Amino acid sequence: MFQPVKIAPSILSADFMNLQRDIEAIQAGGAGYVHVDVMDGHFVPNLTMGVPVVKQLKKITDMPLDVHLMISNPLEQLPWFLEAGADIVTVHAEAAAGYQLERAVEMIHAAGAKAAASVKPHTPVEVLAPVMAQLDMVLIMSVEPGFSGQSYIEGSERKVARTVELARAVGAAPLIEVDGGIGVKTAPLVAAAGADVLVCGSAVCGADDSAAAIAQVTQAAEAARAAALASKEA
Ligand SMILES: O=C(CO)[C@@H](O)[C@H](O)COP(=O)(O)O
Ligand SMILES: [Fe+2]
Repeated sequence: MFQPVKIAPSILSADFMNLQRDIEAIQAGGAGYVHVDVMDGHFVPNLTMGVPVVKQLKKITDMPLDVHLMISNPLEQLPWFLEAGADIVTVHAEAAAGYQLERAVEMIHAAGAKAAASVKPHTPVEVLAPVMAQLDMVLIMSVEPGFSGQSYIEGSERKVARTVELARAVGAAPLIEVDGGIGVKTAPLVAAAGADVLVCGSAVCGADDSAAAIAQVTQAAEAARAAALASKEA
């Protein structure tokens, strides 16, 4: 359950005119992944980036690309993102119902990438039960997907804890990623509940010094995680 917490800065909050500079800064600051928010203007109201950006990112960084697909009909576009070099691909349960989610996981694994599934704040994590044992990562949304800079939805940490239980019940231990409104104040809540990967948009890529922000969030998360572990052992 408790592995070292990693930060996945979301480039949605980066300076797109200086993307390479911003990516070098987060890499130097110790980021674990580059979080790429793909939005299609249909599954979510916002329209962001797609396959060409993933292809270019692959050329400028060796950090794993954590591609968060907020798109309708993900099965159609999955092969393109995999071909472009996505290392971890997250598909939303709300966009890939039933067998489609299983198929997505198979396609991602067949391409040699890591498979993740996500649920929006109002979707119970239990919908992921049929694929839980196959998942490399579960992404818990702590805001409604669509925009960076929103406030963390209170109580999302309970869903993180529930995900840990659900995974354990089937003998699985996927990484648990949390996305939305994560910064120094909220990172401790989700880290104590079992989160392994924290997506930070405005708190890191939107900060003047992204490396310092990564260090602060990591420190806050690790301290909370250590305290949670100690209280369990006591
Ligand atoms: O997927 C999303 C939003 O839909 C996120 O990855 C945000 O882009 C994170 O931004 P902050 O909430 O951390 O500012
Ligand atoms: Fe995201």
